[in-house]
Amino acid sequence: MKQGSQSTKTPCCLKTPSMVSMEHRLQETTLSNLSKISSAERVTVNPQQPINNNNKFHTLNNQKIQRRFPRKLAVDIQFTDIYYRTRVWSLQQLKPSKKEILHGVSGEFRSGELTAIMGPSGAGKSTLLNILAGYKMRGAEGSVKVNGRNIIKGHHNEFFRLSCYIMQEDALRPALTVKEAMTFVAHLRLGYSTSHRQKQKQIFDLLDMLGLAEHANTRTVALSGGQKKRLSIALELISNPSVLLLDEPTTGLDSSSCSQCVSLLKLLAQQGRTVVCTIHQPSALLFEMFDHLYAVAEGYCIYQGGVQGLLPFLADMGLTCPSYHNPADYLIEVASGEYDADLAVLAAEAAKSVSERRKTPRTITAGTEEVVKTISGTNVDDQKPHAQYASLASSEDSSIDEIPESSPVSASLLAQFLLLYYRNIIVLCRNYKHFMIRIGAHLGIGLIFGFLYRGVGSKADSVFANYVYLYGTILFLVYTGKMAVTLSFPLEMGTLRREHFNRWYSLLPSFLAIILIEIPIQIFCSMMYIVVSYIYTDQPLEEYRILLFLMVCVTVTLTAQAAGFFIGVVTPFKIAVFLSPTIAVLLSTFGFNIFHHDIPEYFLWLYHISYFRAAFHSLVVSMYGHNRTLLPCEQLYCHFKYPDKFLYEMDIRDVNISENTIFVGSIGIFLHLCTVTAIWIRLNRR
Ligand SMILES: Nc1ncnc2c1ncn2[C@@H]1O[C@H](COP(=O)(O)OP(=O)(O)OP(=O)(O)O)[C@@H](O)[C@H]1O
Repeated sequence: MKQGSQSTKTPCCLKTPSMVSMEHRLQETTLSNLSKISSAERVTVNPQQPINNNNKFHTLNNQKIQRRFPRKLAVDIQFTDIYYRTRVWSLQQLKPSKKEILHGVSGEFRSGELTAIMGPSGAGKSTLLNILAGYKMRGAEGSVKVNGRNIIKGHHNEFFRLSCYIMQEDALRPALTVKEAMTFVAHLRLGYSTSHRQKQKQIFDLLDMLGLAEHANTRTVALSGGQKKRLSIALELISNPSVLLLDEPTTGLDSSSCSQCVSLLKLLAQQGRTVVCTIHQPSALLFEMFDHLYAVAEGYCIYQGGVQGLLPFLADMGLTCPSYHNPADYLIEVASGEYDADLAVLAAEAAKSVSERRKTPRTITAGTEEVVKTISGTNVDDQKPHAQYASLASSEDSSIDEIPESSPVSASLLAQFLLLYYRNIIVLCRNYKHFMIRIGAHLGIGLIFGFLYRGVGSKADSVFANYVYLYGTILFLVYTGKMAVTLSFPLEMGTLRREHFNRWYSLLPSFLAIILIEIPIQIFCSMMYIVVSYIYTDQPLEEYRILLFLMVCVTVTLTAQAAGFFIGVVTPFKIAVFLSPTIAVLLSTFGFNIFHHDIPEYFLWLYHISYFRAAFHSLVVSMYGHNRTLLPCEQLYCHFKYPDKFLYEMDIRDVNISENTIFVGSIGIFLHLCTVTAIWIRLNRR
């Protein structure tokens, strides 16, 4: 859904008297003089009335931000001849054809500037941002240099340390409160090199600065769209990145939230960060807040430069903006092919401005030297272009030292696991209804099965009924193990992708933190079913058999769970929910109602890989094998008075429970390894 247009009809020509007045208003309402609004509000707001915290956000002032954020290391991004081609399948030709989405765009985004990438829908804005962020690499060509070093050629990790990418969807954890979400990220990103007090202070400062302090204890699911967006930004600001890349941060926000969001980005840029965002059609007021504009149309750059320079540039091309027209709207109209604009000519002219911009020296903020060293691995003194930068840095901001400027050391793998595990426990406790339903379902089915098959486990004349109960037990445990988690990773993937991409944690700890929550839950639920139905059906109360029964049931349900995770990861959402039970039914066929010698040779492999079969046979043997004594017979004749006879006729007398259980467990471990590999591939397929 693409929204976010806040078109304000405003005189098009910049610097007309009305525009000057608009600038004046802009200054008044946004950056340095926001405190004026605050004082006005203080006069009118009744202290007894609940205060809309969104308004408080406007009370930000630059000084406050300066104090709370250390001056940032400067990072410039230069990109040259970026092409992006993708393969599309043609149903007519029945072969893939190449589609070029970006046609060799170049440009430069500088630190200290707020850059807007604008263009009509489908122009290639997100594609360009994805490539610059390193989120999309396959099919991309060209050079992306960060402070002179080409990151497309394998230096992404260094860039990732300094940057964050805030995607369009707010992939937040709905069950956590704002403060909890921030605290977890602080522990993950800042590790234990930063003291707890410092982290708390940083969290408080960030929330205060972003107008979220009053919502610290609100769950993220209850936040408004604008607050969610600000929280997404706050979560990334914990590690104080030099580069912020945002894909449509204002989409879905009302005009007030949009202006808050862009004001915040502007302030972050003023701190020396490189802030680049894609945006649809901002209002004239918002448009004016951007320092640099990069306009894209049909995969070409048609303008790059200052916002103020846009209309003169278009006017030079014979495209004069009508009076009382928002320049941002006009740009989109031109880019969409209205006014008979020749996009090829615009693109050619815009290309010239790249080299001009690169020749223009820019100012450098404190710490640049350090980052230049970090990124380029060279001594900054040898870097001629940087030598000429006038340093704006000064030591007047004495509280800069409050937060260390050096890159924080992230939490260790063990600490990551413990933090993520703890986080998942909190989420589980808050979503306790799901847990209770799972327990209730196991208990309920245990009671129903127990009632239907009551007493069948101990009698000679009900061996077949018990056989069906044992089959039903395995089927039930396979289904519940599988289906409870099939959607776990598909639902988690968006959040996992965002958090993993922004280097919050590694995959292994997060994977373990998810499965090690699910495993005990599944064991607990299975036990509920087993205890009730085992007793009700009057199975033998011999320790040895009870342990075998538990071992087989728990192993098969955990293996089925592993299969559920795997299917969820490797197949699309809708297919996963269909495929998972289908496979369970297929595998369950082998071993229950067909003998090994009746299976056609070409299907024997299914018999052998069926962990369902292995578990089911083991369960039957655990009940009737191992020298079980004669079964009591209440009829004149009971065919299966001798339990061994039953095993013989079912062709499972030679089944080895240990071997089968190891086989079933190994499949589970193998599937977990496949799952983690598949997730890794999905997260790293760029
Ligand atoms: N993997 C892909 N396969 C086929 N086409 C693609 C692929 N990725 C992007 N495109 C196409 O490339 C074009 C640019 O997409 P992109 O998402 O960058 O547009 P955009 O300018 O961000 O649009 P919007 O503002 O609507 O998000 C679109 O026409 C889109 O359909």
